[in-house]
Amino acid sequence: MNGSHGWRGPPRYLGVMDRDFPMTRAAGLDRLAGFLESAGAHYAAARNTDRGPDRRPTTSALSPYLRRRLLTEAEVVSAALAAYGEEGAEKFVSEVFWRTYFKGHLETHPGAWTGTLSAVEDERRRLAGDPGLRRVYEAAVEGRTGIEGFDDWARELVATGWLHNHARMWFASIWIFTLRLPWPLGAAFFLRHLLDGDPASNTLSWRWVAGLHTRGKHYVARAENIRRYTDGRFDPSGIDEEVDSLEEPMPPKEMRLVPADPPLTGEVALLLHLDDLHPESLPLGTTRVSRLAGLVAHAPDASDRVREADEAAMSDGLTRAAAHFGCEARVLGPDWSGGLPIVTAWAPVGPSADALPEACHRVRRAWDEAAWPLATRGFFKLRSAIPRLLPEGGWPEGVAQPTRTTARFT
Ligand SMILES: Cc1cc2nc3c(=O)[nH]c(=O)nc-3n(C[C@H](O)[C@H](O)[C@H](O)COP(=O)(O)OP(=O)(O)OC[C@H]3O[C@@H](n4cnc5c(N)ncnc54)[C@H](O)[C@@H]3O)c2cc1C
Repeated sequence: MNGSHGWRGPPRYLGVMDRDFPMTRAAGLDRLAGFLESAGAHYAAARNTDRGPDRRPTTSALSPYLRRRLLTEAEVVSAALAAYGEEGAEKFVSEVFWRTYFKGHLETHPGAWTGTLSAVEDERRRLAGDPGLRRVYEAAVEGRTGIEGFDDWARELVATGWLHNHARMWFASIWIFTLRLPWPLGAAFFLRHLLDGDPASNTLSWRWVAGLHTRGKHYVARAENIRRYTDGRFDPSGIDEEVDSLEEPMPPKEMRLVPADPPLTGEVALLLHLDDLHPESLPLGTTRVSRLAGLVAHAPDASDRVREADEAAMSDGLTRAAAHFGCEARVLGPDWSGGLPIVTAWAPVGPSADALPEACHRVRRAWDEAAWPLATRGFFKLRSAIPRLLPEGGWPEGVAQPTRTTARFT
């Protein structure tokens, strides 16, 4: 138990390798291989436990790589299936599909993102004029509320850029229901610091905790649950456990899923962005890529660590693309495409989609094309379709097997 919750010395976890996320595909493949060799076998039983930042996570910690598609969902799922079979990999696979679900859901409910962005602006104005609220907010983001666990997660997030899923749930719940802070400000705090910060998973998870995603079903953090699933590291008191869901007058409207563009042929210019950095497996049909550039659009108010991660990931994507397509990466300027048609991976709702030039030809991966139409309502519809969506007989078309792990996964 932490008595006073004052500053308790320098964080122990800085420099721990498991919270280092070099933003290259090779580093992602190493992490995938390491996970499947160790924690993967115990994933279903251990995944709810957050052992803290100075021990190996019980989960894969692949999210910064999946977020930018340095690794694709298809290959991560295929690797887990090859290592553990359908039954053994079932829990992990369904978690990866939560990501796909949230992406697809936001595509058809873009107002959940734009509404949150404007709510953040409104709430920041309110903070400026309300010293009481501002005091609680500042204590929360600086980790000095006096609530055990919560304060540690706030500091852990800022110091490492990553939090275990259960810690994210507890943190969001305490933020909303105990501290009574506006949830959009909590979502913005996460998006600023998370190395996997994602418009869909982050916004919709905060909405889910608040009881706005599945209306009336909210997530309540309980002291007993925190004690149990932190291996007794935290024993918080003062958490409000008798709370009702939030409500909103106008839930985000469902929109039609915008279709991808039909395949092109001939010579094209390929524009990479931060939502898809595995150009080697993009469905480019019979096109020939002869020009290449990258568009970096960070999350709103992203921290320096997140910006550096974005730049490093883009640099890795462009280096691989240049080698794969046999053309140099150019600086994104007015003439970079040389008048060729510009092709890009589909950018889901978020900063990349907003920043892409109008005239882009946007191609969508088979994974998203199959899954997103099933993501318009709750997760169940997509979850029940997983067996027929899984790649049959091994690696999906166009996805390279991880070289470091080939022997194990084939
Ligand atoms: C309030 C809140 C905010 C969140 N914000 C983000 C975010 O900005 N970006 C993000 O990628 N995830 C977010 N998540 C989901 C989840 O916490 C992380 O994806 C997960 O903790 C990443 O750790 P991992 O890679 O070890 O996951 P694993 O358990 O190893 O799962 C493998 C992959 O599946 C996906 N995944 C797993 N759980 C979830 C989930 N509940 N929702 C969506 N995808 C999931 C991730 O891509 C993850 O890398 C949030 C959850 C909550 C409760």
